Amino acid sequence: MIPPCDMLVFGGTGDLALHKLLPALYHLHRDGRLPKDMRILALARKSLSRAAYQALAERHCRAQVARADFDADTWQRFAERLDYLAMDAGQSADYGRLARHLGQSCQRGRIYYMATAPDLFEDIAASLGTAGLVTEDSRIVLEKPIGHSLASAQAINAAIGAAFAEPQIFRIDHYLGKETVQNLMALRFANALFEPVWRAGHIDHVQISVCETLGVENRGAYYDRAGAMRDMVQNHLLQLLCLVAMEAPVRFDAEAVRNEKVKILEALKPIQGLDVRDKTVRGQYGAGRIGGHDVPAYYFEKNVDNDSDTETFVALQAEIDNWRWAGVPFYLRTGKRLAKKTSEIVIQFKPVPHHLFKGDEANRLLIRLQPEERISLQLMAKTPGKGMHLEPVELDLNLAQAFQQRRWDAYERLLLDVIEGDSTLFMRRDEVEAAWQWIDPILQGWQQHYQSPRSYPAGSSGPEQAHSLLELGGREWLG
Ligand SMILES: NC(=O)C1=CN([C@@H]2O[C@H](COP(=O)(O)OP(=O)(O)OC[C@H]3O[C@@H](n4cnc5c(N)ncnc54)[C@H](OP(=O)(O)O)[C@@H]3O)[C@@H](O)[C@H]2O)C=CC1
Ligand SMILES: O=C1O[C@H](COP(=O)(O)O)[C@@H](O)[C@H](O)[C@H]1O
Repeated sequence: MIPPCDMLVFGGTGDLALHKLLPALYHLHRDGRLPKDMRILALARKSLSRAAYQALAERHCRAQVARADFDADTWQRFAERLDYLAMDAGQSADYGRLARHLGQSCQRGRIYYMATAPDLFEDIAASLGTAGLVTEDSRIVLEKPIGHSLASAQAINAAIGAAFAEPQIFRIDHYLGKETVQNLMALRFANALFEPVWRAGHIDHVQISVCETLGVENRGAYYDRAGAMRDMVQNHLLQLLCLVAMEAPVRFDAEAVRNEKVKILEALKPIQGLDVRDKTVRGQYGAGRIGGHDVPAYYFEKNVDNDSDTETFVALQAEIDNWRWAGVPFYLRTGKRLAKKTSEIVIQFKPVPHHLFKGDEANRLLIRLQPEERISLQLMAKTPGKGMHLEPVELDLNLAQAFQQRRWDAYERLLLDVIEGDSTLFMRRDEVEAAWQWIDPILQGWQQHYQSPRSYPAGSSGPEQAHSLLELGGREWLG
């Protein structure tokens, strides 16, 4: 039985709240997983009545939720949970009004979801504390990226830590809520098969790619200050790298899992100074075509500076200085406006030590997160008939087919974890800071030695230099 609680969404009219959080909460409500009388209070500066907010939420949920899952009765009951209060979260004076609005529910557990820009996080936490709105039963959820550098992340973490204890803080990275990402842990730690070969002696290299066809949409103002490194690499891609590389935790609980992830982040070999020219590639999309439509160059997107040198693409070669991974390159790649949307991890094994057959290829394990959830192992097999002709075949596990039930969106899983108080799939303070510790020198190196991103046409596979990064080691991007 989950104790009663309410959720307050700072930034309740924003893109994240309307496109991700509300549809996820609707699904949880529909499945009967929300605490019975949980209220959801959206907060933003815009003046809106409760009814107007409910209508706004309905419009977005209808668009996001599959038609078969949306029905008027369920919506009506969900909408009764929704409330709205206009306030400026940066003004401490507004928190008295918030406390009065909450009234009796001040006695209940509360989840504060920070769906605003990170520069408001410190003020919000301090004002909640001063207004007496933080109790033992309170939790706070922070969206990524936390800060824009190590120093700013430390300042945010310190300010949040002054009002909330670490177990009350949930730093969300929605990639950790994706089913296949969790399946990566199941694959590694529930199957004895892989452990003996999951190391430098048997693995040639690892590739982690998150490629998007979308541009910056209506998030130009945020994105132009962040760029792909802060938006994607510092969090999602490094989290995936941690899950591939970490040692088996002693238990599947928050502390044990996060202890192992931190060790990996701390073992990342620094990339600094002129290294950035050999080990990283920054790109920015120019005009091009995606899905049969012309799309503009990044610097013509709404709210983006016309002279912007913000990167919309990053490729880099990381190395982990520890016993298991010494000498194994981890190639990371992410970008917007690329030819196709795919998120995947490829583990490329080394070739057999002695070649008996012509044309044999090394084994490869593919873990695909998007568009379909799939794990597939490429093995060599003999083609039927005379002679020993080999071809790669796939041992394929299509997770959607294997488990024929509705796939949960990452935010559903993670919001439920917050409600239930399970922080295993959330980032701890030291994890976030260790990630920035590695990212900061790259950003500084870029400022000094790599100011201008390489241009790539929208709809392509990114800048040429991203291919050269692998070709130098006799490799290529797979997929
Ligand atoms: N959008 C996405 O897909 C993702 C977003 N994130 C993160 O989530 C956070 C929110 O992003 P996103 O939804 O895209 O941003 P938006 O710009 O779309 O939304 C920002 C929200 O904050 C509100 N807001 C801004 N200033 C204040 C203020 N002073 N007081 C109260 N409310 C305020 C805005 O409403 P108003 O102007 O009316 O006050 C709006 O509701 C960011 O930290 C982002 O990095 C993370 C992953 C994905
Ligand atoms: O956090 C973010 O993630 C999305 C990509 O998420 P996905 O689940 O669709 O792969 C990205 O578009 C956005 O820029 C970033 O802030």
